[in-house]
Amino acid sequence: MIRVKVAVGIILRDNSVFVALRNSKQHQGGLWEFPGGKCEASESAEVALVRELKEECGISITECEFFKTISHDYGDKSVELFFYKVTGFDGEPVGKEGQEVRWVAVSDLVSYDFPEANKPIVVALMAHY
Ligand SMILES: Nc1nc2c([nH]c(=O)n2[C@@H]2O[C@H](COP(=O)(O)OP(=O)(O)OP(=O)(O)O)[C@@H](O)[C@H]2O)c(=O)[nH]1
Ligand SMILES: [Mg+2]
Repeated sequence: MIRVKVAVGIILRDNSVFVALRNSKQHQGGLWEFPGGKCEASESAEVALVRELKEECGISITECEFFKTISHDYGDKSVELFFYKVTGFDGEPVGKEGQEVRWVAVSDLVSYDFPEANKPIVVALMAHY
């Protein structure tokens, strides 16, 4: 099965994180996500992260830190997700592609439905905030 490499940004400010609702037509649609997307051929995860957050949220990253890698097989698709904590950025994040977005207190993340691969990330974040 093909495995896609994905760069994902956990955009943090104070004790809140910026989340977006995946369109119903997308893979894992109707679930909340941390913004990000597929790395292009021979593109590093960090370069893809900067590009995707600009495209999807309109921000320019000024400070980020690698957090965790998660590999997950959804059955129809296998993903390798590179999660980064984004702690500095220029601009105010919005849903540039029309997606519903929200700042959510990290302690409230448990109330949001994320794709299966994100579950260990949500648990790890909640343990630290
Ligand atoms: N962006 C993002 N993708 C995630 C997360 N968790 C997770 O399993 N994924 C999976 O990662 C894969 C790629 O993400 P994506 O659909 O955002 O890719 P993209 O922005 O390049 O989208 P496109 O295909 O519309 O161009 C999808 O299969 C998606 O289900 C997450 O928190 N954020
Ligand atoms: Mg995306």
